[in-house]
Amino acid sequence: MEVASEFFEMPIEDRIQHYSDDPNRIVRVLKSSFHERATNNWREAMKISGYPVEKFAHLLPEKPSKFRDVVGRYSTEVTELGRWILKMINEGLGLEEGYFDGEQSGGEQFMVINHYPPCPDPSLTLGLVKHCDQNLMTILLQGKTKGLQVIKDGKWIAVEPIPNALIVNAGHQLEVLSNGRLKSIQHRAVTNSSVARTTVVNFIVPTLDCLISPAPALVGQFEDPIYRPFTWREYLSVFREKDGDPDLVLDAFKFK
Ligand SMILES: O=C(O)CCC(=O)C(=O)O
Ligand SMILES: [Fe+2]
Repeated sequence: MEVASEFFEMPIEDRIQHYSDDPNRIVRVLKSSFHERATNNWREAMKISGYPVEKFAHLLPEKPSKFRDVVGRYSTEVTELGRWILKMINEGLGLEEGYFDGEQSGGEQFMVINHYPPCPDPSLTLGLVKHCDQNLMTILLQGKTKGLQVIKDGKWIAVEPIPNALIVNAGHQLEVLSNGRLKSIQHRAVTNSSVARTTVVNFIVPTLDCLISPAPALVGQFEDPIYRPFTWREYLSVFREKDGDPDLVLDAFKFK
């Protein structure tokens, strides 16, 4: 967490070479976001698209000096932890062994370091707009500064930071695979006027052509599937079309 914040605290001359609008770059810092609603987000984000990160270490910033080593090791360990949690969920749902392995989690894993500078007037903007994570599972390190909120009964609730705790989020993909048993919670990040906030997020994602549908073991005689089958490629295109609105995106795949 420290090296992640230290990167954003360095003078702009040390950071500038990593800023890019080119989505094909494996490591880049971006100002805007993946959809229109998010263009005014009060955040900068470093996206690392290669996995395992150690293989792409030469593309990561050289400064702070421990950045490459720490980020590489963290990414691998937290992704392994994520896979272990998925194994437990797999068992808990009573699915055949390894259901989440292979294509369901075999896409391009990526990592995002979010940085929210202090904001002069937090009432005017958000750090990150309301969304659901798209993918199978996300593991978020929130650090010491609060800012993450989740929606419950129509109200935004702050997720209090717990030292060294990780937050595990089910994405839309897991909500569909579990036929709605595991909900993908809507969340957002708010800003504050006094301190910068940095968070580290690792995403476990499916392959582009992976077929996503409620697991056959969960539906059948006693339970109807809530969602129709779709490929991850199709999901991403609907996500763009609906501008990332979490309700509209999932609704598009529901049986009416
Ligand atoms: O920074 C946070 O607290 C939330 C980040 C997040 O939700 C995301 O990157 O998907
Ligand atoms: Fe998120």
